Amino acid sequence: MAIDLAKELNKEQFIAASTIDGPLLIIAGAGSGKTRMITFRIAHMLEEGIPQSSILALTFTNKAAREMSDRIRSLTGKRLSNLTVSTFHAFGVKVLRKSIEYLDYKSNFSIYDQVDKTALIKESARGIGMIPEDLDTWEIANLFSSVKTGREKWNRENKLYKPLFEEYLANLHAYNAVDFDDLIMLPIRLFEEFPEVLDAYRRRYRYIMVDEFQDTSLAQYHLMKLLAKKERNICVVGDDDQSIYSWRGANYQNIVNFEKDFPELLEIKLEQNYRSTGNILAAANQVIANNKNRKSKELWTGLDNGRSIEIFYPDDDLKEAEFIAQLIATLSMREGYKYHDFGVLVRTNSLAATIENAFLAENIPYKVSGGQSFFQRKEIKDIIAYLRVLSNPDDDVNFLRIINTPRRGIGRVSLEKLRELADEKEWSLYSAASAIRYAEDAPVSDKVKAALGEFVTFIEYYREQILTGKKMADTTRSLVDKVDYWGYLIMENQKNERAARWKYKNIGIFLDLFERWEKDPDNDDPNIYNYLNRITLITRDDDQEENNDMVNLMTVHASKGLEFEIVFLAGVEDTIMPHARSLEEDPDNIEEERRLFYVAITRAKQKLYLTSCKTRRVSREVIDSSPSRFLEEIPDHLIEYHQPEEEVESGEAMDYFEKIRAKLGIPDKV
Ligand SMILES: Nc1ncnc2c1ncn2[C@@H]1O[C@H](COP(=O)(O)OP(=O)(O)OP(=O)(O)O)[C@@H](O)[C@H]1O
Ligand SMILES: [Mg+2]
Repeated sequence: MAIDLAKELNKEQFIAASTIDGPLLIIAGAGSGKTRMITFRIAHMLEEGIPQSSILALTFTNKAAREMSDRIRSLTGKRLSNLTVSTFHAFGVKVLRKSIEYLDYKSNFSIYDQVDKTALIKESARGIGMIPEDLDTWEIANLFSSVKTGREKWNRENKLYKPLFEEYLANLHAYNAVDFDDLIMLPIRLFEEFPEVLDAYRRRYRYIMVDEFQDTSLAQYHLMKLLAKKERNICVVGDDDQSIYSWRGANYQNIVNFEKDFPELLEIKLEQNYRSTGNILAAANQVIANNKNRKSKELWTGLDNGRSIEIFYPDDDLKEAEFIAQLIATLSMREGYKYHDFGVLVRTNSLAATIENAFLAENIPYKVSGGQSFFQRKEIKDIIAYLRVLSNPDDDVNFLRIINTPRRGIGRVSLEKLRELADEKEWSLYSAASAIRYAEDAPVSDKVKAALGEFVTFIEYYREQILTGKKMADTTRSLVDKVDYWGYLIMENQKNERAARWKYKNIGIFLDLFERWEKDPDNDDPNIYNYLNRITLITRDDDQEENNDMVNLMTVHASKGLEFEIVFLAGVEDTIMPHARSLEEDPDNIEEERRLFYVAITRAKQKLYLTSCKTRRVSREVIDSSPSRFLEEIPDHLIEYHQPEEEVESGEAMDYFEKIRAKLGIPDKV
């Protein structure tokens, strides 16, 4: 069925979606249909006969990428086996899987996440005689990332870590592993050093689109530009007012760069907001106008003014959480809202716990984005580490993770001996273990030698099984059994069987997911490498069940691009939002905090509730809290206040908060 672009889109959106050649820049405010326009644009291109394989669409999260593909699939009714809609990182993996051999890696490379990375930093520190326990490896991991992506240079303060960095790089390469930064930086290197490779990719991806362009890092921009420079069919969409990742190198400077690099571009403005009612939009417009550093733009909406924005001042964070939970319960009962119509947003993860508690107390189903990912749990990472070693035995970090998990009686000293042998011969630990098996003069005791031998035989056996790509989940199930992971869990949890059972159940869930992926008819190439890539890039937002009727509790950062009928923003207090950090440092930071506030309020379609506590517990202490300065930037006439003064004026003993509850018809808690 043909898509009627002119009917589905407004005039500006239509121009943007139907102009498929040449560079296009669309900087437009929240809810103006940028993401929707891109999906229509791609569907339209496919209808015009452009092959799927020529299109590359890059977005910010896996979730957004998935939603976009689903949308295009339903618009076109086509199976999308050759269309690339992904995050920058997933795209990097795709390129590297195919072409990393040019850069002297093997194509079965491992991808290290932050946890693996810190483990490798420790390992590298040991290697050059630094004491790992003295290092803040998390901090150092961030420094390495900044250096790698060119955000930071070696200077007098940080150069202390330069030898460690070099050791880290050497190890990473020796283990045939890459870190997240490499997923962007190595494709750049590949393209710059091998023009013929770049040429091939340019011929393939002739049409490129980038959503959330304002949060593209300098390195990502560079990669994108390399690909687009020749054909120049590149469409970027974003909103400078929603740039909220400058701390990790995202830089809306890129908008300026884009204008410089593609001077012939067509710029299109989208000014109609389809998401929010008039009052919410007016508040958003007013607030963001206080930022100096921005392209000026004003959104309008065809929708009614809608209801006022309500601000509440609960006594403390417990009351705040209780209030949110009870109001959600009431609204869903009386006004027919579904749980998934509610978005509850917080500035930092630490604020979510109290609210979760209140949801539990009220029996409100909810899901949290921004917590620990299922795939980051220790028990899951252990099993993944086995899969990684099976697919890439040179991966020393994962070798070390599993060599004694479960216990095999191979101690620190034996591992050091193994390390020495490996270093001397320039082998991986696994190769060293494998050689020791038959060695006459093994540097370890006979007992350890036997244990290592058994381990290597075990890995060899399962490696063969898993590489066939048949029944991989079954193979993994048998592996879990064989190493007696259950026995290990019981031991590790000090005979707390409940905890052990819970973890074991997680592994069951993991295996079921694996099997489902393996058997998915849409899955063209179910092999272990593809599986590992996929789960390494999964972030906490992706592994939750979709389409369930649950309240969405998340950080403002995680809410980017989403929308909800009703939004609660909790903790709208100075030192939380704006964050304390931003109040001291560079004045630009307050603008970033304001953008964050803008992102939060523009998620709301019909109704916005803001809460600001009078006191708040911060690590067991109760501190006074004051309302966020941003609240004053919302014009009074848009707001219905539930002022703390009310209780004083009325002269009644009843807490103002109780009155609000009475007014809303929320029953007292028994
Ligand atoms: N022309 C249109 N007709 C009807 N609805 C539209 C139109 N354009 C956008 N919408 C609706 O407006 C809402 C916002 O659209 P979308 O999420 O694409 O905006 P956005 O600009 O990407 O927002 P954000 O900046 O928050 O990412 C969606 O519910 C979308 O379906
Ligand atoms: Mg969007």
